[in-house]
Amino acid sequence: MGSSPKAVLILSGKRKCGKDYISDLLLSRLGADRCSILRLSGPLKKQYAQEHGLDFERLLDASDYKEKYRADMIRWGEEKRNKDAGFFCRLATRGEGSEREVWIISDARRVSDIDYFKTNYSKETVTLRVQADMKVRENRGFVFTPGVDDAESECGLDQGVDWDFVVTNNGDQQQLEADLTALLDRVQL
Ligand SMILES: Nc1ncnc2c1ncn2[C@@H]1O[C@H](COP(=O)(O)OP(=O)(O)OP(=O)(O)O)[C@@H](O)[C@H]1O
Repeated sequence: MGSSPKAVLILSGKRKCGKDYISDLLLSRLGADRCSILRLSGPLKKQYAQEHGLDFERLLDASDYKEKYRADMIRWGEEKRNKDAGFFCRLATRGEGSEREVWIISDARRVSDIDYFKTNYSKETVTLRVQADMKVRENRGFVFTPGVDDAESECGLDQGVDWDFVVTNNGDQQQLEADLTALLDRVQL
């Protein structure tokens, strides 16, 4: 698998801002026959499980099993990325769903993720930052967790990226729909 997409939509934003929610809206507008949501975090766990002889399914759920390996998995991921910044982006875009013509990357976390797509798919890439107020995020279940919410993986894109679109997702559905229409108008299909 793995192909030449016509558009790559990259989403980023703080926890519980609505990245998955908006990815699903975009997917239903574009149609699942030609669009897929690709997650960069999936291949990391899969590859880690493969290389360490672990149970991939158990690494995905919120179990003690996952907690046991979390720190080592983060360390291992950093090591891979330091050697090859595009390692996980490449895995994600060669797996299931990569044959479709629009990719929604729903969990960009680092400048190196954005750089990878801008370098390899410069014409196709459109970046989207999702914003929501802290109160709204808290109502959606966000609780600040030290070691997670102040780590690079959650803060790496807070500054320094020139986003193509910034969408506010505080619950105004009409505004959100209008913003997504503007985004999709920009996508050349
Ligand atoms: N505009 C919206 N209207 C109604 N519900 C929403 C909206 N945006 C997000 N939600 C809901 O808020 C919750 C959190 O949203 P979502 O999972 O998309 O956030 P996220 O940014 O992907 O979070 P995480 O970073 O933790 O994966 C979900 O239950 C989602 O359905």
